[in-house]
Amino acid sequence: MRASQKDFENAMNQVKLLKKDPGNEVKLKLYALYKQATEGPCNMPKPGVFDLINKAKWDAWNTLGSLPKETARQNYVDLVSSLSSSLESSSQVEPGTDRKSTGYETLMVTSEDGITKITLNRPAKKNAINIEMYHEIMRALKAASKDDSSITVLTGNGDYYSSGNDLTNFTDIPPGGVEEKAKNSAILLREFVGCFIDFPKPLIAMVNGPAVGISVTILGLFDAVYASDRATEMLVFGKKLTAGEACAQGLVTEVFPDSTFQKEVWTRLKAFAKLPPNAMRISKEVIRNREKEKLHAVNAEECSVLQERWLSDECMNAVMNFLSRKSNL
Ligand SMILES: CCCC/C=C/CC(=O)SCCNC(=O)CCNC(=O)[C@H](O)C(C)(C)COP(=O)(O)OP(=O)(O)OC[C@H]1O[C@@H](n2cnc3c(N)ncnc32)[C@H](O)[C@@H]1OP(=O)(O)O
Repeated sequence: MRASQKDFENAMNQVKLLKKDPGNEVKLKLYALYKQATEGPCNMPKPGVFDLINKAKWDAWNTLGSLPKETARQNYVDLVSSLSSSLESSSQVEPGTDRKSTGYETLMVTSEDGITKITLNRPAKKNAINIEMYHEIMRALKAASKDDSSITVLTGNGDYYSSGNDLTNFTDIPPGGVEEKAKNSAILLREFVGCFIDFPKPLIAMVNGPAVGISVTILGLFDAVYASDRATEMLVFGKKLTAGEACAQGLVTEVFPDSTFQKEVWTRLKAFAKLPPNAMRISKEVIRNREKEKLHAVNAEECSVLQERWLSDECMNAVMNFLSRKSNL
């Protein structure tokens, strides 16, 4: 969902309430996004070289080129949201305690010690990904790509990492019927996977429990995948794979006993977050750029195949079986 004018105004007010100075670099970004969102592309004459402050502001605004006003508004709101989570309550939070961002219904997003943590937060539904969660994950990833954290972590709240696509997504049929539903789902999935392909910073999955479907298939797009030995993963043929087996297949980087999983992984993450952020980002760019085009092409092809498969009897029966299983008991 795009940020509304009201969201934008709220974000402007939030900036005034920040308790800690976010630093010049971030202030310039905010200034530039504000100007772009309200006035459009920079067409002011460039200030002279000795007018340092105005030149820095002009440069920041001018760098945004022809970025549409709506996108600038959204980026401004996302940036303020990430700042609020990392700075707003710094005086009230005990050291070591996560600072939580607001504005998400299905996620918890925190930012601390150079690490943005995105937690899937529908534990009663085993963190099944409903339509709102797809959109919120994309929004959180976009915000994380621009915030001042060095690395981003995705994990799940509760006993599951994620049970994959929320199967009730398939029951909300639009006026255009199941064909339109399948088409919209393919567009959403393509955009969703695209966000993982394009994510510019080191992205780490903390697979805290079982993972199913889409939550497994995107693991290959992470830079590291740490799994608790409680994590079983269902792949093709409905076969369950243990975290150890997934590690042997190269899908998981390292497996930890569940009893020490959090402690051991966070020790590693904190060490990663101290590495030079620009070097990490550039390394990822160099590695990923060579395969990005191919990944997007494969993503497009898979989504088009899925669009057809979702209309098959096999798929519809599987969804109906799951949704009606309680009444079968
Ligand atoms: C739009 C883009 C589409 C992209 C497509 C992606 C492909 C996929 O991801 S396919 C994978 C879909 N996922 C599944 O098939 C898993 C379905 N769930 C299960 O098999 C089981 O729930 C479980 C093995 C994950 C857990 O079983 P358990 O007995 O321990 O718990 P439950 O009582 O079944 O679950 C608790 C609660 O959560 C609801 N729930 C769990 N998973 C889903 C889900 N994927 N979709 C919707 N709802 C889910 C379950 O119905 C229960 O809810 P209630 O307590 O309200 O009954």
